[in-house]
Amino acid sequence: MGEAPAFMVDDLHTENGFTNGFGLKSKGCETTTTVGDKTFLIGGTNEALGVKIYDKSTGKWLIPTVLGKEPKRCKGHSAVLLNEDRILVIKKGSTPDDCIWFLEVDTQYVRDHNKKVGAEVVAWSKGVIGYAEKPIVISGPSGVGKGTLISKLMKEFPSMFGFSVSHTTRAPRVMEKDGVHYHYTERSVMEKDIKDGKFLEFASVHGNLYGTSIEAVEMVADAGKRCILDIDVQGARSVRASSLEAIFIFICPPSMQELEKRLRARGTELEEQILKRLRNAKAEIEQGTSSGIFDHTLYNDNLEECYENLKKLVGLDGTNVSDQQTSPKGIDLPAEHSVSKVDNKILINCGAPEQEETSNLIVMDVSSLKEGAPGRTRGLDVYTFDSFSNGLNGVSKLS
Ligand SMILES: Nc1nc2c(ncn2[C@@H]2O[C@H](COP(=O)(O)OP(=O)(O)O)[C@@H](O)[C@H]2O)c(=O)[nH]1
Ligand SMILES: Nc1ncnc2c1ncn2[C@@H]1O[C@H](COP(=O)(O)OP(=O)(O)O)[C@@H](O)[C@H]1O
Repeated sequence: MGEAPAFMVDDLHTENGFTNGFGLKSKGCETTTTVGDKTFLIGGTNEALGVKIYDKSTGKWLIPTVLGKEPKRCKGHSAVLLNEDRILVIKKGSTPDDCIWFLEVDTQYVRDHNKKVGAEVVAWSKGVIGYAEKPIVISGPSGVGKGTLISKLMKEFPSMFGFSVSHTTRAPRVMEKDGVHYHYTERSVMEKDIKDGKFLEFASVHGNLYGTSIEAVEMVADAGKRCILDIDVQGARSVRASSLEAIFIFICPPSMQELEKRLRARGTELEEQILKRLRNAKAEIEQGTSSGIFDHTLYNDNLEECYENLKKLVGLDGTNVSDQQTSPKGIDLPAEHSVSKVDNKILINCGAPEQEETSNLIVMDVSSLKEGAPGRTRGLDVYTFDSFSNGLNGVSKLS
């Protein structure tokens, strides 16, 4: 993009004389952003920010299918179009971890869902400063030791790792707790949530439905922890195809006999289920070791050795490794601020309107955005101006 002049994006009014479509007069809490033939109206009076689209080619309003968790309504917001495919929404009067959102209007994710749904689709994604450590996807046949290895890692590094608690339609085992090992759910409820776009991936495994909700992964990242997913090969393939960048590790048993021994010794399944899991194990191992989905394969023969190798793969090779949590950063914005854009920088002026423009300025660099819907949009870089005289080079990082 060239040297576009800074322009104010606040106080945009609905264009072409059309009503705001939300059935109420605009109270300055709504913005319009035009992308090609379409104008996106963001605002409304519901609990969450609403979206309506005016299509100039047909002269009609339409209500899109909205994917992702919507931002809560706020005192007002600014909207800035980025890359012609998403609208940056900066909320006024909200908490530091809740003020930056993106409404995706023409990203790959939205285009894919447009095709699937056969209707206009938009998707919300919350903005996050910096990058999260890559999640770790662990797959392998039932009984190979995935749970055992993950428990060891979480026990040794409780502040560093968090487990993505999946949803499943299978019944809980004796020692399993709802919300800890799985969210145990009805098939009809889970199917509806899948339809509503709440799942990053899902699969039918050993006759039950299993799935990773977007919320499950983001809750771990929001707590400043690295997410671990224990999912089957089909799920790993879906995550590979998603916008989530992860490390994929496949765990192999030393032999089928040993796998059977472990499954039987665990004593959590009836004979019929054990046989089903052993039958499925062959196909899983074949796919896991030949499909190109996985970055690494670990053989879980000796547990301690396998655990040490796992630690190496995730960057914990024994020296100077401490159990640290990275606290997620937010932006503390005053309720009143104005927003403008210069190239890939969003300038948020937090001073009173009569103050010098750069006296209290937050600069948000949006040139390195990553991921996005259905999860968070990462890679925001945020700086403050210390003083007017500092100029753009005199910025200091917000942290
Ligand atoms: N695709 C997918 N697979 C999952 C998910 N959660 C668990 N699984 C897989 O489902 C399979 C069965 O899990 P489970 O019933 O707990 O049995 P276990 O593997 O024998 O402990 C395993 O391969 C898990 O990795 C999920 O959210 N998505
Ligand atoms: N390397 C190993 N050697 C022997 N037994 C193991 C090993 N790893 C795990 N186990 C045991 O095998 C059983 C299955 O392990 P588990 O972690 O539940 O597997 P998964 O989660 O892959 O289904 C458990 O009883 C566990 O204690």
